[in-house]
Amino acid sequence: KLGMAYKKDGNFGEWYSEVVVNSEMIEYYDISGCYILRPWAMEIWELLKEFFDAEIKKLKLKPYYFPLFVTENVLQKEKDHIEGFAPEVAWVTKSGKSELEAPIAIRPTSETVMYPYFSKWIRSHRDLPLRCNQWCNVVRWEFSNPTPFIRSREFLWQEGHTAFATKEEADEEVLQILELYRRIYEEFLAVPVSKGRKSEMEKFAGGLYTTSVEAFIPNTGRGIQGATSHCLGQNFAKMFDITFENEKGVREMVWQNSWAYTTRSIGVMVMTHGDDKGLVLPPKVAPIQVIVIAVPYKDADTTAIKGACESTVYTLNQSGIRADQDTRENYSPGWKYSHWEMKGVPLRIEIGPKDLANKQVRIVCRDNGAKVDIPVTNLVEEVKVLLDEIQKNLFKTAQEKRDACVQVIKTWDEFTTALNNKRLILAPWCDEEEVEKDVKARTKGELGAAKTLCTPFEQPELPEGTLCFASGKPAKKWSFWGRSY
Ligand SMILES: O=C1CCCN[C@@H]1CCCn1cnc2cc(F)c(F)cc2c1=O
Ligand SMILES: [Mg+2]
Repeated sequence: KLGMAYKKDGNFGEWYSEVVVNSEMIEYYDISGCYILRPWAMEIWELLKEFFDAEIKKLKLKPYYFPLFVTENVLQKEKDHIEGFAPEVAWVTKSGKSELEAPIAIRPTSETVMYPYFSKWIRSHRDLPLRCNQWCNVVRWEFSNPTPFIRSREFLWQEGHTAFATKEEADEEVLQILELYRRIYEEFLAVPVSKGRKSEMEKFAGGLYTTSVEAFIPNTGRGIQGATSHCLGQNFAKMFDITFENEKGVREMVWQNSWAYTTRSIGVMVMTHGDDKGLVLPPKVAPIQVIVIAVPYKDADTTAIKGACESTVYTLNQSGIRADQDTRENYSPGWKYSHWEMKGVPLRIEIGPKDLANKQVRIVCRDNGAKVDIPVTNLVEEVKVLLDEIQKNLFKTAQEKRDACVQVIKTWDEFTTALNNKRLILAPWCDEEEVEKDVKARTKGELGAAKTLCTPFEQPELPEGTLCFASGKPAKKWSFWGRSY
């Protein structure tokens, strides 16, 4: 089947589901909330992993792999850490026909799996910093509407877990990792994000503070957490007795961080750039950046055209560009154009008899449909320029769209109006948790309540006497508010 049944500005949920399936990223699975990730998705995941792994290696992270399973008593080590999450934990209760003595949980995150061993491995300040990263899957049996990449019961992520002798070192690393997450979104996925700090209510309860990169989906008017980097303080050190003997021989608790990004990042990219012809891939993460398609003519020299396609692909691949060709005889050029547009390939190169005669190729850009004829002699240079332009244009367009959704408000009425207009709200807030809870209560409803998304590090001027939009008390900061995923 060719073409899309749904429009992005129509039924967004149906449009999104159609895009991820028709672009061959996702296959639906017969367990709700679980999805098959096909090569078109996994190759993007692997390109992001390649960048992130290289960067954290520079920060001296070491690769680990911890078990998928965690015992009940270890998982429940600290009540307040996971009590709120208990309904999401998946348990193994039997093997074959026999019941297990005690149920075993499937990891929803790995703090409780790892930290008993951090306690064993860390004795002296010489054992610090400990820097552990693992790439794995986690399971959280969520019940709210499952969405491929965005909210699934199993997802892939990397989770970093580090331990330092001082708070200063931990604080510094939290922000170094957050910057890598910003780069993943802005430089690779071409998705604009805001760096900020979560409120006390929204932060990771087990930690000291949480920072995040927040994205926004204009079509639904919802914010979405892109990635998160927590400073855990010494809370887990206390829980798991992770201490070290410092230079003076005094025993101290370590300072820890934990941070993650997940396959959700792919879904955010799809939602941001996709259009009514399907997926639109930023070149930096496109598994195929250029697809070459022969345009044979009835009496034309098809052998020469095929040869030209071969050499075009070869030349591009030799210069580090991910190029391929669609040589399937049983499909027309027109069918192939639609197919590779659906898959979001940034550039299409058409080669027909005329192009051959003129020693040129016809290049079509996926993002804006522009067509250019390029002499074969400077093909590589032109393709590189076009790919770079597409990457920049996708980010610029997404940033302008996101910025157009931001609404600065000062009163409750303005807040509710902006919320109903699917805006990303920037509001002066007294920073009181009671008020945050009150806003949630007052905005409860079909579409979900409004919440704080983050307090952006970049704070606009807060004039003396500015009042909180919800409580009327003196405002202390500007925060992003909105409905979210
Ligand atoms: O967000 C991160 C970064 C990577 C390591 N973990 C932290 C905090 C995860 C917070 N969280 C999030 N979700 C959870 C779901 C559960 F079922 C559960 F038992 C525990 C949790 C849970 O601790
Ligand atoms: Mg959750």
